[in-house]
Amino acid sequence: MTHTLQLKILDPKIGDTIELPSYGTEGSAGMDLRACLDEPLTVLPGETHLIKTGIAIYIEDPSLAATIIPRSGLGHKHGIVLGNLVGLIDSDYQGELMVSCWNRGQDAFTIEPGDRIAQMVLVPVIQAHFAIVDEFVETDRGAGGFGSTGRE
Ligand SMILES: O=c1ccn([C@H]2C[C@H](O)[C@@H](COP(=O)(O)OP(=O)(O)OP(=O)(O)O)O2)c(=O)[nH]1
Ligand SMILES: [Mg+2]
Repeated sequence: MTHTLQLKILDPKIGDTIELPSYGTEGSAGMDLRACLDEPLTVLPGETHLIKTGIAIYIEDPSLAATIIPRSGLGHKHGIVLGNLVGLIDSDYQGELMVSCWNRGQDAFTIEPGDRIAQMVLVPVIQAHFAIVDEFVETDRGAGGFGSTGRE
């Protein structure tokens, strides 16, 4: 399914020296977000930097949200993941898209302007209302969790 998102360019580098986010392939679930930097940024082991993307999106529809998640290669090979683990973009957020980059690895990692640092996935959202009850209709599982069914 495709969807049209409102997007504001906040930094003149976007669309000039830094490409707009885009899907790498026809079947990509995530569009790669690029670091809107003026100069290379070295993230030392253990450090977290909040990196601008130079764009804002306005999702508008409350039944949608966007998630920002790590790119597998950066996360697995270089330890570059997100300081918030997963970023969640609310449908009413209109500010700049920011990526919290955490170097959980052992080596310094340098991000160049325009590097693809994370990916954004648009997802459906269901907002919950509560129905307050005294008892639930009992299930086999009941309150069992956290490994209650064993490891295998
Ligand atoms: O990786 C992220 C995570 C969030 N945001 C923006 C969009 C999101 O809608 C807003 C608020 O995020 P969230 O609700 O996760 O943070 P909070 O700490 O609860 O802030 P707030 O009190 O503003 O809701 O910040 C980003 O740009 N990047
Ligand atoms: Mg919040």
